[in-house]
Amino acid sequence: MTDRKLQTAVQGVRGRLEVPGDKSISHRAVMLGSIADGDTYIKGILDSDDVRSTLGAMADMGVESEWYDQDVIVHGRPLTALQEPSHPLNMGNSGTSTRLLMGLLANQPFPITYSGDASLSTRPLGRVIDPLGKMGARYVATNQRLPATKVPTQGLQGIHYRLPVASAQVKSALILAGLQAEGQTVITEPLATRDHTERMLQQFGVTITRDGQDIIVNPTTKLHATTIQVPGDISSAAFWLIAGLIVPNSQLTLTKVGINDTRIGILRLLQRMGAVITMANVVADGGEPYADLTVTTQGLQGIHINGDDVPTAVDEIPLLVLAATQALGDTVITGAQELHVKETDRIATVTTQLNKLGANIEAREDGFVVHGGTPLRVAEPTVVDSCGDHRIGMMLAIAALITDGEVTLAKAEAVSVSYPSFFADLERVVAE
Ligand SMILES: O=C(O)C1=C[C@@H](OP(=O)(O)O)[C@@H](O)[C@H](O)C1
Ligand SMILES: C=C(OP(=O)(O)O)C(=O)O
Repeated sequence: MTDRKLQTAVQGVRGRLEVPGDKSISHRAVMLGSIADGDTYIKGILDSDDVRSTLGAMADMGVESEWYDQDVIVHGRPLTALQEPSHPLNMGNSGTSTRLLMGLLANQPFPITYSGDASLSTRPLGRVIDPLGKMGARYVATNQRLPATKVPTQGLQGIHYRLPVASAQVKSALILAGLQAEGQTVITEPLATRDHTERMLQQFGVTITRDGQDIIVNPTTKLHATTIQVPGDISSAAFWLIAGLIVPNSQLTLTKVGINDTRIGILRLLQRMGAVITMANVVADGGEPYADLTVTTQGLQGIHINGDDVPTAVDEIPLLVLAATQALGDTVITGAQELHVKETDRIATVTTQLNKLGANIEAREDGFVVHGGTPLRVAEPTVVDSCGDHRIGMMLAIAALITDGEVTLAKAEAVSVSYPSFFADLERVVAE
């Protein structure tokens, strides 16, 4: 467990950063490359604990891959040629690895056990176990939590399923199982969630169609190996966007950041708060679109955020709460109950940890009331805690930049789940 003294009351954040590759896209590239008919080149893959969990699980089933600097080559093999793992697949801290693999591997003829760390072992799996069960897959899991074991069954059948929660992980698990099922699978999303699985399947030669809120999957397991260019992770860029907005005298450019419409809710919400973030050098050439984003210090105003706004900004809500502490007026966030079941209960951890720095946030069952215009300061040296949640740790490090006083972050190592070079990048942009 690493305690880290945070930089506080800094004079500005300035410069250019190329944030690491997108975590969601990196997981999917490893999974789809693993079952494609040749070598898949994953350029700019995120090298982090979570992506290593996915790579490790595929290696445990016989898929070989090699690192070349920031790229990985995955030597694909047919789904039918995966080997029975000799031990439980270790999912570490990664919800995405767990839920997507439970769909991808739902039709394997051997048992597979999944395990994870203490945080992941509290997160709900019923959302994938139930619909996969309707397709004919059987998972044994006490209380629908890890550890979970897939028991071999006789094939999968397509289903029509309406997602009870807007979740890209559940949608993706069902798409990946649907590819191996008999008959069509139709998944209805209550609200659009990130569509990286659908887009990437297209790059591997498989077409998934969308009709309104329905996603239609026709069975095929023929994936053609390809090259995937992973853009920068907007969820990582978001830390710098918020820093650039709230730290006085700042100007930051984040290069080659993914701007998929289903991920840029943070940009739309910041715009509603009055921020102007400029976009340049847009590339949209068939894969995932990306662009350079520039931000400068700006005044913000409080807004109302409701459930419709949440899915495309779900991992950025902790940062929006921080931004809202500095806005004019109150910000009310509703419909964000999914935050209870992330790496921590993020409604609780955001509220307790930011309030230690002088924020005035009320936790609500499905969100927050954030009272704006609250200068952050501590009267005595204060320890804030990531609680083992990477996004909470990084958000607190950004909050410290505008805090008067001495602040230490407990369990700072959590950042390596999605952004191992976060503190190195922080040092690069803090003005001397
Ligand atoms: O599909 C994905 O890659 C993800 C989906 C989201 O989770 P849910 O599907 O649980 O909303 C998000 O919070 C997570 O960080 C990554
Ligand atoms: C919720 C997250 O990831 P996962 O669900 O993959 O653990 C996240 O990265 O914020």
